[in-house]
Amino acid sequence: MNVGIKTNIITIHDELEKKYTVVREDTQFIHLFGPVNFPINLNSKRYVFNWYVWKVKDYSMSFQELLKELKNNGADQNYNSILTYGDFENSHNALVRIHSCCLTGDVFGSTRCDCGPQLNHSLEHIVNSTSGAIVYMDNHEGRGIGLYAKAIANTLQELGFDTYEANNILDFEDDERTYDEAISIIKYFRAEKGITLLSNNPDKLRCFKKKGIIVNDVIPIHGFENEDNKRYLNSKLKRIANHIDFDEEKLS
Ligand SMILES: Nc1nc2c(ncn2[C@@H]2O[C@H](COP(=O)(O)OP(=O)(O)OP(=O)(O)O)[C@@H](O)[C@H]2O)c(=O)[nH]1
Repeated sequence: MNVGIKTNIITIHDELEKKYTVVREDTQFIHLFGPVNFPINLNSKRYVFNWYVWKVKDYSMSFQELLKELKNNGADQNYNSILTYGDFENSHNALVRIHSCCLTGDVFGSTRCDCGPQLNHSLEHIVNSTSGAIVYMDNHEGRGIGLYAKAIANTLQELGFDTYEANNILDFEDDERTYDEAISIIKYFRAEKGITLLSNNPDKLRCFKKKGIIVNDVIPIHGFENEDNKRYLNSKLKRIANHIDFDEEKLS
């Protein structure tokens, strides 16, 4: 990529580099690029978000080095995104959805899960509020088992196993996701300011609290139940009920 072209005094490279930030987090480095102006169409209305893309690495690098790395293997990597709305950095409260990548549900509209409608509802909540963000975790696909393994797990479900059993048969944990990266990015934008979490998942709430972020409220985000996702939703509810009392967690 030739980004060294001169436009008067400032080079295009300099302009791009201004949007590149490396944030140190203990022994790790968040390589963040943005904001990118990001208009979306939601229910036939146009809303403008800011899109940032980021990757956590255990080393720092210059923008020039990053460009080289992207050219060599950028397409084979996972990169997470945060879409912010309103004055996300400064608002008193902000709605936050950590959304785990689901190619099949979010993009293809699969009815085997409720991921696509959950993403949509979260966007609706955010644009109806003053500020918020979707943290889209690309490396969470299939609750962290990846797309290929998810296809195999889906096939096991056809044979009668539930989503968690299918993961276990493939030697994965019930849920392989961690939320540290997602929470670090929220912390970068909002420091210690409180948020309202859009989720039904007590693990997410627990992780926010552990990282010292005040959760002012939790709004459950539901998709819809149908013949295809009934078992998926039921096993999810059962697991949540077995692991923790969400309401108690909310109040503590
Ligand atoms: N392993 C596996 N993952 C799936 C399956 N169907 C959807 N997923 C993934 O499940 C993830 C979403 O997790 P959920 O448990 O539905 O929801 P959650 O994020 O924990 O909780 P909420 O915040 O309430 O949405 C996405 O990464 C999907 O790709 C499946 O059949 N097997």
